[in-house]
Amino acid sequence: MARHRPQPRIYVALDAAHEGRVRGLLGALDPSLCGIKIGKEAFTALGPKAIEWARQRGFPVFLDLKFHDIPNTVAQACRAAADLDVALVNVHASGGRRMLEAAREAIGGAEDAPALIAVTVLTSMEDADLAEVGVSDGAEAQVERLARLTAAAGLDGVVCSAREASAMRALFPGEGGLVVTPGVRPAGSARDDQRRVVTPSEALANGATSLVIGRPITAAGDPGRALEAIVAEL
Ligand SMILES: O=c1ccn([C@@H]2O[C@H](COP(=O)(O)O)[C@@H](O)[C@H]2O)c(=O)[nH]1
Repeated sequence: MARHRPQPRIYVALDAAHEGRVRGLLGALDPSLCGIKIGKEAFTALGPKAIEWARQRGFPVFLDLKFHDIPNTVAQACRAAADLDVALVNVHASGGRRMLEAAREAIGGAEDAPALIAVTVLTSMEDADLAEVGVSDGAEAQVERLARLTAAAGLDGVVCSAREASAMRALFPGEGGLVVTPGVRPAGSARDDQRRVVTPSEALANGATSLVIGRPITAAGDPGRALEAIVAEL
């Protein structure tokens, strides 16, 4: 683990490809309640401008590009991401130890450096999906295996389902340790393509340090209200 920027309790996943939609959502959300996650859809369509718009409104930004490539390529991508002045960057733990170490070295450990975390098993995957790609002992075991590798490489934490969060907090303890959990669904909301889902309050109770929530907020008639309702539940 290294020194890094503080993290918000909620990152809203701003998955959109059009400037008007992105700016509209940014305007509807309260920066005192959340950070913004810019992922593949918004970044591919709009580039670093999307990060800049969020930062101008006062949101900490999680650049969720899940780098997964040879060590040199991932290190250079991490350097470029750090230059965008974001709070959080991620890679895929399945890229292996040397790739994780290269990412760690590239990001460094300055106080204003982004935190660096690794995706273990996507929250859209359940045990049957993992079996199809050759992982026969289930999500929990695979998350644990990849998280240990991530910790050994000195990263600040992991992305996983909040179902696995308490075991992850033991590997990434204290203020600096990060357990970032997508697949969060308020009771009664649609699961969509997610599989290992948990409610917001259960996620925090299990030890998640930041929740990633997209469609339950962004697809609501009033995204600002939907965010406030989730915060009130916590
Ligand atoms: O394991 C993972 C890693 C990343 N994500 C991302 O989080 C959001 C979730 O959006 P919802 O609309 O709340 O489902 C999305 O941007 C994913 O790319 C994830 O879901 N699971």
